[in-house]
Order: sequence, then structure tokens, then C-alpha cells
Amino acid sequence: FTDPRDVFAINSLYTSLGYPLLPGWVPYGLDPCGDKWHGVLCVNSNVTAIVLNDSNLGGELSEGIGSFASIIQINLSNNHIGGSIPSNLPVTVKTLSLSGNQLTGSIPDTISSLGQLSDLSLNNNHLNGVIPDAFQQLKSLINMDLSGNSLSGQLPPSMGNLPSLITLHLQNNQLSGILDVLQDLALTDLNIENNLFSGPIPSKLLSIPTFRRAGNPFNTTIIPSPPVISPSPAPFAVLSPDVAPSQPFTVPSGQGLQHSGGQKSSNSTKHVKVIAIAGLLTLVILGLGVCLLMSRFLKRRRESQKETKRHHAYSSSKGSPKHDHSVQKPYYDAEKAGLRPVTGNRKAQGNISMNTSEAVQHKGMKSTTSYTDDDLDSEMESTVSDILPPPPPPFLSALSAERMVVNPILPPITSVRHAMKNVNSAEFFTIASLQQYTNSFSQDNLIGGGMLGTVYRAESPKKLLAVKKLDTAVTRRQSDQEFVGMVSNISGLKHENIVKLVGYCSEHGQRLLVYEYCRYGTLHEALHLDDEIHRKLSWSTRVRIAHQAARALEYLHEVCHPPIVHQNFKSANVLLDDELAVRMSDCGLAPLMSSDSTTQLQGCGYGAPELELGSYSCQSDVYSFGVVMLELLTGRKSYDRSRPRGEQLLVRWAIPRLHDIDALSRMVDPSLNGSYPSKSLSRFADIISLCIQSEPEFRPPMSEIVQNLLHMI
Ligand SMILES: Nc1ncnc2c1ncn2[C@@H]1O[C@H](COP(=O)(O)OP(=O)(O)OP(=O)(O)O)[C@@H](O)[C@H]1O
Repeated sequence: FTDPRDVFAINSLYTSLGYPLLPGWVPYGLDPCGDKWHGVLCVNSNVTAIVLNDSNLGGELSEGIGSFASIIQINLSNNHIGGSIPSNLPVTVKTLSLSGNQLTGSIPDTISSLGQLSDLSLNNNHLNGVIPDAFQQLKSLINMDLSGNSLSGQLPPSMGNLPSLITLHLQNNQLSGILDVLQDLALTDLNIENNLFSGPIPSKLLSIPTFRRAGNPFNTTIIPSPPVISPSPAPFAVLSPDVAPSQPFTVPSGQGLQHSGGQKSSNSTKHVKVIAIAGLLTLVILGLGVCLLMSRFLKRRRESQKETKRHHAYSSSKGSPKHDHSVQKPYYDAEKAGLRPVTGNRKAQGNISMNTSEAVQHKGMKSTTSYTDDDLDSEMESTVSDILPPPPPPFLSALSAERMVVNPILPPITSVRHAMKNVNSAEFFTIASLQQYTNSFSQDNLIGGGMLGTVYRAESPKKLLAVKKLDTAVTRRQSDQEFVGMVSNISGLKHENIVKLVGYCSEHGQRLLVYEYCRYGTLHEALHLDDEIHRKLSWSTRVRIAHQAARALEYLHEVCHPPIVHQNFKSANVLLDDELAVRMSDCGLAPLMSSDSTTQLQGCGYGAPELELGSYSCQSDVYSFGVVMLELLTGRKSYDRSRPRGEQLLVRWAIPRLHDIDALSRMVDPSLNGSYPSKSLSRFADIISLCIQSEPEFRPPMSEIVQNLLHMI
């Protein structure tokens, strides 16, 4: 039989992970070793390893895992495990791999008790706070990876006391301070990229065979007196990842010291000459380029004017109805209150719009091949009419003007330099300014985190903001150009029930989205966590919230073109402003979602059944919307592990009750104390039933739901 301590530990782990389906595993099993539980390795009656990486595990880790008697390896990496790292860890463990999960909170200082530990991987989670000063006893630690989290503060002194440490990965955090503590370690691989470390870099570190350090605001003042040519000191002089550290103005410390002063000044004079000649040449080339492009531009404009005149002549000769040129605006401007789709025309419009955007895209492509950077700049800033094709032929005006919209596709952007600009209405923020507004992304300003990143409260001189710092694992999914394109699209979303994207930042490998701040947080918090706001949620307020959220989705699905599928609609993405009005968040972020995101949506009880087949459409958002309405009606969470088994998944529990008037009145949120009109309640329940049907094609479009809710109001 398995050692009882291991039996206890593994059962508590199984419970906290939410009883995942794993071959051989059973709740309260008494002999995991004898019964050969999948991923469990034993020696005699003791569990020595749990290897369940990439096993689609959710839930959390339990404190009980500290009870394993002689476990050596725990590998639970690349799952969806949330919660925090237990403070009670098994002291015998040598390999602890929890990377690629959703772990939050800080690294417990009890890791100090893991005297046998040789490999620690906590990378790519949502860990925050300072790294604890707990490495004093970890004499066996060889590899440590804490990268891709939101760790902040300075490196603790005991980190300098790791005699066996060879690999240290700390990249993509918000760590600050100097690196002195690392200088006496025997490292062969050190990565500290994209943090907030300041210099100077200890010269010993420069001899580490693999030392990656770009994206830190190192201080280069260690280089003594020589007239090194440097760019004018920015308030936040960060080494750009695109600038090779060996370039003259970024050479940190030691390297520059090896030359004599005389050599240096002659080198500098040479540099000045080379730079001056290069500058002159660049100016000449730019001048020629501008002339060439001006002539091309004027020619194009003449052609376009001819085209327009031709069209006007044609329209008036036909006596066609007034052609509303406003339909040529970027498509987001087409939002008008209560805009309804012309469903019958949907297909035809789709084709027409596609042709139009193809034309735009074509033009954009042309511009990359024949334009200089500066021309691209001016094109980005030029009026949309310059990007748009000539007015459509008259037969198009028979279609709904509201739907005749064009995606404001920007000309392709060829370099990161272009990203350093305002995009659409989104302001460009430097990382230094955001650092200032968030008090260096301090714990106090941390509001929350999700699968895409971490959100901080930011106090700008103008107003309060919410800054979403995207995880590196997430940003890796997009090029700079795609990111700016996404920002442009999000900033074009103009709807009173969609949270406004104020700006963005893309610097030094970090990408951040800056939104207006919503004081009342999310509907999830209001319904399930914050009693004070919960009390404010009367029945009429709930119906109004549902209506406003429905309008936001209607806008994405039926006003925007091509339709935008939210892909992550849930009460945690329904923000509430000062008036408890809805400001839906995470709109337009679907390009950042991975298949893990979909799995997570399912795990939380919002995912429609078709997600299993990898299909996600507007109708899947409708399903999720139905689940949020259920939360509003019942005050219950979409998935609640603390409830009895049959009640955990809200949809499953609610479906049979929605059509029975008695059952329905029993499932209403008790905090409403019966204060609701029963007719309104059954209408609300009817809408829910339509939304959560398992066949996506039977679910109503959002516009229909908006109308139904409007009638109730
Ligand atoms: N504009 C905002 N104003 C105020 N609080 C915000 C704002 N945006 C997000 N938050 C807070 O930050 C938390 C995290 O938001 P985020 O969108 O990153 O995660 P999520 O939507 O809860 O989860 P996921 O992204 O995994 O779906 C939210 O729960 C909310 O409390």
C-alpha cells in the first residue's frame, strides 16, 4: 500500500485540481502506487514523482502537497492551474516545474526550506510581488527560471548565495535595482531582458557566456570622461532591444575602459566624421525620395479627382438617389444609437465591403513597395479618404448606408519606429510615463490579472486609467505591425457601452493597453464579491445592465464590419462605471487569444458547446451572454466549485428550472428579496433559454435580444 502521507497529499492535490479526468485517478483512492495512477511514479510504497505537464489541468494547488513524504519531482507545467503557490511545499523535492500556468500571488518565502532543490521553474505565470529573500539554504539549486511574470522590486541578497546556480532566467518581469548581487555566481546563462534594472552592469557579468540584457534602463555613466557620442539622454534611457549592445553609445561599463584615452578621442573624431557623412547622404537620398513621391502623389490625386468627377456625372445623369458619402467613413464611425442590421442584405453587403477593403489593402500594399518611411507616416496621418477607393457605383446606394462601412486598414507599417505614434485615437504612451503613473507598477496599483496580462491602476495628470500589461507569452503571438493594427481597430470602437482604449505602449519588448478606468470594477465582482455594490443591483438595474451589455455585443456583431467576435464574454469583462453603466472590456482582443483561452472560457462555464469542435462565432458570444444573464438572475457564479456537484455548473443546474414558474422564482438571487415583477422575470428567463441553446444557429442575434430587453425596460 502507498505511504499514507502520500495518499493524503495526492488526494488533496486531486481535489484542489477539481478531479480532472486522468487514467487511473479516483477520488479518495487509497493506493495510487499500486493502482498505477497516470503520471505518478513510485519507489516501493512512496510517490517519488508526479509528472503531469501539458495535461489540461485546471483548479489550484493544495497546501496538502507539502505532505508528500519523499517526492523528488513535481512537474505540472503547461496546464491552467490558478491560485497561488502553496506555502507548504515538500522539502524533499528536487525538481519543481510549475511554469506555463495561471498562478498568481507571490513566491512563498517557504521555498527556503527546499534544501534539495536543483531545478525551479515558475516562469510564464502571473506571479507578482518581490522575490523573497529565501535562497540562503538552496545550495543545490542549478537552474532557476522566474521569467514571464510580474515580479517587481530588487533582487534579494540571498540570491548571491547560490553556489551551484548556472542558469538564471528573470526576463520579462518588472525587476529593478542593480545587479551586484549576481556578480559572484558561477552563471553560464543569464537572461534579465525587459526589466527595469539600472546600471552599471558589474563587469564580471559581462564574461558570462550567454548574457542577455536588452530592454533595461542601464545607467552607462560608468564609462569615464571620453567624448562618447550618445543620443540625448531620454528621461528613461532604456537599451532598445533593436539596438545591439555593442553600438558606441550603449556599450556598458568594462568594454569601453580597455582603450587608452587618446585612442578613444581619435575613435570619437572618426565617429563624428562617419556620422556626418552618413547624415549628409541620408538627407540627399531623402530629398530625392520626397520629390519622387510628391510627383507620384499628385498624379494619383489627379487620377482620383477624375474618377470622382466621372462618378458624379454618372449619378446626376441617372438621377440616382442622393449618395451618402458618409458611408465612406471608417467603419467604426458608422455607429449610431440603436443601429439595426439589414439582415437580408448581409451577404451582399459582405461581398461589397470585402471588395472595398481589398481595394484598400491593395493600395496599402502598393505603398510599402514604393514609399519611403516618411511617406508612410504621412499616409497614416492623412485623411481616410486618401486611403479609400473612389465612391461606389450607384447600385450600391440601394443597400443600407449604415452597413456600408469600411475597415480602416492602415498601410502596412515597416518598422517599429512607426509604432511610436498615436494610432487612430489611441495616444502613444512611453513606458516611462506609465511607470510614473502606476508608481512603477506597484503592488498597490495592481487591480487584477487575467490570461492576457496584468491590470494596474494609473493616475495620469488628466485622469485615472487602467493599464493592461500584456504577458510576453501573449505578445509573442503578434508582430509589431499586427499589434499596432489591433490597437488601431480597438481604438476605432466607439460605443458608450464599450470601455474606451485611451492609448497604448510598445517599447522595449513590452506592450501595454491603456483604458479608461471604471471605478466599480466588474459585474463579476459586483455580483459575487462586493456586498456593497451587490446591494445596489436591484432587478431593474440588472435588466438595464443586461440591455447595455447586449447593445455592446450587438455593436460588435452587427454594426462593425467585418463582425467582431468577442470570444471572451463573461461577467468579469463587463466593467461598471460611476453610474453602474456597462463598459464592456477586452473587445477586439480575440487575436491575442490562444486555444488555452477557449478552454478556460469553457472551464468557467461560459463556453458554448461548439467550442469543443474548435468553432467560435458570434453565436458563441450569444451563449456566453445567456450565462451572464443567468448570473444576473440567480446571483450565482457561472461555475462554482464550492457548491454541491449537480449545482456547480450554472447552465446545467438552471436549464430544467427556467421553464417552471415555481422553480424559476426559487432560483432568483435571494438578495433581491422578491422585489421583481414576475412577468419581467419570466421574460428574462425566456431570453436566457434562447441564448443557451446548444445549437448555435437557434440562438437569436444580439439585435433581437437588445429589442426584447428594451421592451422589458
Ligand atoms: N478599465 C478598467 N477599469 C477598472 N478595472 C479594470 C479595468 N480593466 C480591467 N480591470 C480590472 O482588472 C481585472 C483583470 O482584468 P483582465 O481583463 O486582465 O482579466 P479578466 O478579464 O478578468 O480575465 P481574462 O483576461 O483571463 O479573461 C478585472 O477583473 C478588473 O477588476
